[in-house]
Amino acid sequence: MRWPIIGNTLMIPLINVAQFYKDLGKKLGSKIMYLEALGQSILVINDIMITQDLLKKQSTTYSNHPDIPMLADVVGHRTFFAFMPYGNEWRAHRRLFTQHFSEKNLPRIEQKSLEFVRKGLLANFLEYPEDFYHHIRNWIGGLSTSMTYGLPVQRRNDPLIHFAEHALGGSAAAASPGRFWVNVIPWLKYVPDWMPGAGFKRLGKSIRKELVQLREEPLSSGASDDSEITAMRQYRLYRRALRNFVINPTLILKIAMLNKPLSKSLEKEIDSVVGPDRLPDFSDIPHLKYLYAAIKESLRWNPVLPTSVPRLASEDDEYMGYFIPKGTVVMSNIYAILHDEENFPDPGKFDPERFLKDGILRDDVIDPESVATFGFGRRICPGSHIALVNLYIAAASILHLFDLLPPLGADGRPIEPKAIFSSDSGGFEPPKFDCRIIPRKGKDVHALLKEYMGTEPVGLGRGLRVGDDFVVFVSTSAISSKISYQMMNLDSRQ
Ligand code: HEM
Repeated sequence: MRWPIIGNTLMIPLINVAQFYKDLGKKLGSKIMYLEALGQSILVINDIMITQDLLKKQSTTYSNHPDIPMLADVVGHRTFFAFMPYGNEWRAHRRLFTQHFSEKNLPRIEQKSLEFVRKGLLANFLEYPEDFYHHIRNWIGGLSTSMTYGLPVQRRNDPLIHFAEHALGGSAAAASPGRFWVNVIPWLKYVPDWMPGAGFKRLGKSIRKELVQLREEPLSSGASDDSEITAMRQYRLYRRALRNFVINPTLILKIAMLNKPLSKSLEKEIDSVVGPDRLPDFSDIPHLKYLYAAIKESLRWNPVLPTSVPRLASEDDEYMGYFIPKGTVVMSNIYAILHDEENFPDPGKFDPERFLKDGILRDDVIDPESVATFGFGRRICPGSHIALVNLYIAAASILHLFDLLPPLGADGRPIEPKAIFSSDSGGFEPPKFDCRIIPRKGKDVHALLKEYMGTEPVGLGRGLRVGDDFVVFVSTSAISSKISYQMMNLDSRQ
């Protein structure tokens, strides 16, 4: 038996695909959908149980990824960890990665995070609040550079971080759905470079050059010559400023600005735990239950990878009596799962209270941190604890020291922000917004940050040495291929 093939797949939009599939599932009264587009079978899952049945319980069949021709063949970049085929090379990467990211390294990672949050983020928020977007990027990019290569970074406008953003932006574009015809018609990769219309091939070459430079340059500019770095090179793991990772702090700023009562509750909790005379540290985090709930809700409300990374069925399979052919692209709709009314009533509402009962975290609600936001089965995100550590300490520190307010219009009145989010290349993010960041009244923010102000680079001294706790930030921003085969946006394709 086969699932019914639905609709004209070419009508599927380029952006907000997760929402589209959620709505389509509702219309069809089904949480699993089977589509065919240009000969490609696609299975879309909007349900947590079905996703776990397939991606977790049958992970041998569903741990592979489909190829993205623009990235894999034209750019020639087959070493993105998150896109690698399931096999020995992926296993070696994953083993190396988890070895260095293991929980036992958390104390050192926390120490590094604290340094970067205080010197690289809070000090900049105080001195140059209008550049807050840039500070978030420099903080995350700087942290990953320092942790991976042991290199110090400039507090603001670090050139390597700018370059990393540019180079990785290129690869994210290569993987983005519908940007390139070759992702729709794979044989176009054989078109010679000189042919009219083969601009995508020349672009691919320049992206590859930048990616190689990005990988090698920090190593030639004074990174620790630890032998394990050489091992990392051989395994071709890349450090990068994770675009997805940046989105979450941005989201938190926006939420805090949108929701005054929420930020007041968070501030009250932080004040009662931390008091006015010091900065929050990691020992405070377990006492900040409301902050826990708010971060869980931000990971649920707008999961940054709404349709995760697509998988590929490596064998013929059968589920609930239906046939799933080998080669089917399987898409787990994380957004639909975390917006399932059966588990999260009124899912569009940002409501941290859904995770709390009498001030205590509930254990009878699906926890986005451990169940869906970071993926499923053998390819679940191996960096989730690093992401969470940084989210908690950054959010606690910002809310402790600053008020986040809407910008003022020409008439001097606040322009109330809107809760608009979109996902074009796979990540859910708020469009650029303005925000006034001012020191909180009743706190001597200058005194609290005094020892962290300055111009010297951040991350001086020994980096996190490989063998102890070496952190590699690997691309996840290019995880946006989804079902590029079926997406037709003629205007924006090259
Ligand atoms: C809020 C931040 C983050 C989110 C929401 C996120 C989410 C995800 C998701 C959904 C996947 C795909 C999982 C699947 O296929 O089931 C993934 C994969 C991955 N993530 Fe993350 N991630 C985040 C931060 C990080 C960080 C900080 C690191 C590195 C330290 C990282 C490293 C990776 C890697 C290496 C993979 C590929 C794993 C594989 O294919 O085996 N991520 N992430």
